[in-house]
Amino acid sequence: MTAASSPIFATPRNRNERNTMKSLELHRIEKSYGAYHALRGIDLSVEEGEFIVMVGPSGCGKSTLLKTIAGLETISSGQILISGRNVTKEEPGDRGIAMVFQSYALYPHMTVAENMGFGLRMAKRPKEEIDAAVARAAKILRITDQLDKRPKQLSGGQRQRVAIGRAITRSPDVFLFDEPLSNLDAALRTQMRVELSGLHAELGATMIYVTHDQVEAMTMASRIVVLNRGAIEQVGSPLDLYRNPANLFVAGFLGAPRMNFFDVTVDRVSGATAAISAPGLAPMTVSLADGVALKPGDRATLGIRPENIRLSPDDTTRAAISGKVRLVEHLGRETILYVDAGALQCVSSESGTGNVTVQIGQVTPKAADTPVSLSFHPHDAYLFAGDGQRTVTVRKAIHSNQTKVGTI
Ligand SMILES: Nc1ncnc2c1ncn2[C@@H]1O[C@H](COP(=O)(O)OP(=O)(O)OP(=O)(O)O)[C@@H](O)[C@H]1O
Repeated sequence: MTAASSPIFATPRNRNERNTMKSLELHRIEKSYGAYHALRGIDLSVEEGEFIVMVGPSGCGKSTLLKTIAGLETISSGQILISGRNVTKEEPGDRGIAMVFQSYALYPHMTVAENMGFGLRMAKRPKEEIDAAVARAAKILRITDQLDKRPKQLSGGQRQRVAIGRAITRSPDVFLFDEPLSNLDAALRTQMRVELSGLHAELGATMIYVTHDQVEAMTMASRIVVLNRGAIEQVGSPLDLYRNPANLFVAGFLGAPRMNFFDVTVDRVSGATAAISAPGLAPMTVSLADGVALKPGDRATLGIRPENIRLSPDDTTRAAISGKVRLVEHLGRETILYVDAGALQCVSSESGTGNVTVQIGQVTPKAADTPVSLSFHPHDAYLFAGDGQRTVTVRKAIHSNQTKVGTI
């Protein structure tokens, strides 16, 4: 069954029959493919009008979750409520959702107008209603002059607009988007991203959006859902997740270039502070959040984002370690440096070499092989207790003396 022929577009319900509350609730969703456990106890409550973006590494279950909401996949257990109605066992076309696919999934033999009105035609809605819905959607998406064309006569961006238009005409309770912009070039992606945000604001609709693109997630989402191995790691507003990642996974997943991580040892714990150190890292004292149970000798992970590390002036005495620039990437507005910090190896580093990634908002004359000194404020650092793999506890490390600069 092709996406276009899926029942998702077949039988939209009369909007007057619907409950006016538009929201989505997922209760303990489990999905197994044979022995493979693809979704593990997903709980999520989406308010009316929210723009939820689901992100996670390849294979984490994003598309599977979207398809279970759409009804294109059955679930092994759990409940799906749309607008307060239990739709777990309902056919896709009865759920009050519309899905937009990466592949557009348009009917090639139909005109743009026919594609956009397809769902309403299948529901045997009156012609005037269909024409009005198509005209309205075309106006919103600025494709009124394309209505008589066939999909093959359109650019990728225009085709995706038609696919979105087809969803709009159905006035669904919930829009589902499965990486809708992935086939577009970078410039068009940016344009469509802005347009989709505008569309969301204009329609005030509930939207669930799957993407690999961090910029899309950070810019479009009311809330981001970070998935990993079929389970939710954290849910929150983009900036909240960025500033307060709940664990090592989220900290490493959100942010490009990604956060630098260093293995550190807890040397001393005194009340709510701990002294930590690592080969090549000047000893630091961090304030611990309530309830952190660290003890001397524990291993932990220190995280610091590339934009929070700065190149110290050469004449400063603050930096304890001199690294050596290995690679410089001039991106115009900013510069990325990969710095070999000797004994201080970055675990899971951006470059995969153990180098420290530094992001500075200016052009630097530093070239490869130039010695550099790096520094950061301890209050910009994060301390993750545990062994570094799916660590359960994150603590924002706060230096007892906020004016002092941490050095590496
Ligand atoms: N029909 C299927 N039968 C067996 N396993 C499946 C099936 N569909 C998906 N899976 C498995 O479930 C896991 C989740 O797949 P899913 O497509 O949801 O991942 P994803 O997060 O969307 O990945 P990507 O970002 O690469 O699209 C994967 O390991 C995948 O191999």
